[in-house]
Amino acid sequence: MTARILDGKAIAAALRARLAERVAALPYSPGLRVVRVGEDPASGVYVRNKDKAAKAAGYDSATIHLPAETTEAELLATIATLNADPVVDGILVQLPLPPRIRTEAAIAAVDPAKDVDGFHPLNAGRLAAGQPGLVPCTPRGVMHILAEAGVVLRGARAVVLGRSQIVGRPMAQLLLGADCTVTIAHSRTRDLPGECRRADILVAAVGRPEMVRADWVAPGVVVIDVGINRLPDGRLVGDVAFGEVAAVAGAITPVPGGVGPMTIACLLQNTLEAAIARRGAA
Ligand SMILES: Nc1nc2c(c(=O)[nH]1)N[C@@H](CN(C=O)c1ccc(C(=O)N[C@@H](CCC(=O)O)C(=O)O)cc1)CN2
Repeated sequence: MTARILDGKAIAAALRARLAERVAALPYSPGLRVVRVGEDPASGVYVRNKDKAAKAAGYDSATIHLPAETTEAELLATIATLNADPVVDGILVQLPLPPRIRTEAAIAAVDPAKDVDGFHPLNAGRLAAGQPGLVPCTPRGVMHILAEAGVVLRGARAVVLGRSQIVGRPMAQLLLGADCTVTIAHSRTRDLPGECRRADILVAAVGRPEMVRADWVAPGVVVIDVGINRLPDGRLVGDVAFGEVAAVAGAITPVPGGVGPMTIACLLQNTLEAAIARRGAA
């Protein structure tokens, strides 16, 4: 068997085009502000790509780039200014932050109504309680790929590999909300390959290059690879050994070109929804 390739890049482009049409119909441009602290090079790429995608879709987008020496108090003051700015609908603090700054303090400082990352405890709690709120972009993007691919979720056995606040936990909540039977597997799980083999849908989000091998998956499984790992030779690989797993799976997302582009498209979707909730659509 050779798996169907789920083209996240194309799905993201189609979503961005639909969002651009909705933005064009608004009497204002949804405002997005991305805060970057320090010089992490990968963050530089992601922040530039977000700004470019947002501007191309008609958003009022800007990046606030703070020096690496910025203190936590200075970052929180910047966030407070953005919280109070009426033209700002969405605020995103790019991660990782320099170690001196507590990530949870920065996340908690964002107004939950402008929290387009969906990381604020209020939005995380809403998701866990099955209530509407802003949902983290990467898991939202995964759900969009699954929907576009026509994957039946009701009753499916979903295994989420990884338990991070950003991806693993919200991913599990979304799959549960779509009536999957969900297992969260992680570094302390006794038999990781065995748990993964039980999956109809496997979402890998562990940050370990090519950890999921062909003998970890059942024939026909839908594999979603959230990992983005840069190897010493410069190659970008996911958490899944793509070639060998694609020979067994029914469908699989590639890296690059799978979940990554959906993260940015869903950021635009969250920003539009946050803007409409604050300012209305007419
Ligand atoms: N505040 C946040 N910080 C981070 C998030 C997040 O959702 N919110 N996620 C990641 C980084 N990220 C967005 O911020 C991101 C990562 C990768 C991609 C992407 O499109 N990747 C491409 C490959 C790009 C490359 O060549 O490096 C792909 O997979 O095709 C988009 C967004 C951590 N921080």
